[in-house]
Amino acid sequence: MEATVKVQQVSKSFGSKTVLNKVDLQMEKGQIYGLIGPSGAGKTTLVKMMVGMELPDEGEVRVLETSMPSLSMLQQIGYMAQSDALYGELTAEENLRFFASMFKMTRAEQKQRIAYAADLVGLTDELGSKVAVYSGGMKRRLSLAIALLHDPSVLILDEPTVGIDPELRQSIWKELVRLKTSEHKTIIVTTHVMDEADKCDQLAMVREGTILANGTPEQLKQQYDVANLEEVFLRAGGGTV
Ligand SMILES: Nc1ncnc2c1ncn2[C@@H]1O[C@H](COP(=O)(O)OP(=O)(O)OP(=O)(O)O)[C@@H](O)[C@H]1O
Repeated sequence: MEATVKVQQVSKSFGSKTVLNKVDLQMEKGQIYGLIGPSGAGKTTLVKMMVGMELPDEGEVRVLETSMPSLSMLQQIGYMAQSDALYGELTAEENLRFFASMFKMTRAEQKQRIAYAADLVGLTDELGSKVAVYSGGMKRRLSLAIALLHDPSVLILDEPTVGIDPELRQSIWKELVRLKTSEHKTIIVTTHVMDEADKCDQLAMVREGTILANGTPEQLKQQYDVANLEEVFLRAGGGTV
């Protein structure tokens, strides 16, 4: 069987700037993949292609054996973008209901999934407030809840824990680990937080549109002969290797 996500020889330019250059990646079911690398490396462009929001100039991205973009895949993919796409004039619950209505779910499932997602991100008590008065961190949490609503088999999270306090961050990571272990989800996260990168099963280090290295966190540390991922990041990002 094919990998859950397969990126094959993908290249992309914006104007004269090459943002991705012949990228190959494979992601399997039941694992958490981290994309790490300096700002502007091409991580967001890459995950947007997995969601079908950006098109490669060359190469192909396949999700669950389907070439992207594909409308039919939207039910299978949960995407949390870097900037929140929320309706400020609606309450958090209304936002959740609105997004839930775009997916195939019964009323009862909707209710149950909204309760689950709100609880996971610690927003149960604030569901009745308008999103316009939410803090930045609360908006991130609501965006994560929306990504999880339809119980997707592939979760793509672009810097999911920015602006989220350490306690909640820990409980979100605990849930991500449970989702991959018990429910065999494929989870892809971009992150600048190295202790989160350490929790991933596989990492790809992206720089200037290419994959410099990939493997388990341990393999990357060995490859760069350093004690921690912070140093892997600095050495690879700093161009000293
Ligand atoms: N729609 C666009 N038009 C023009 N340039 C773009 C567009 N989207 C991205 N870029 C450029 O592509 C490069 C890669 O951006 P991308 O957002 O993929 O990087 P990133 O690794 O996710 O960075 P960060 O860690 O800061 O989120 C950047 O130079 C960015 O300015």
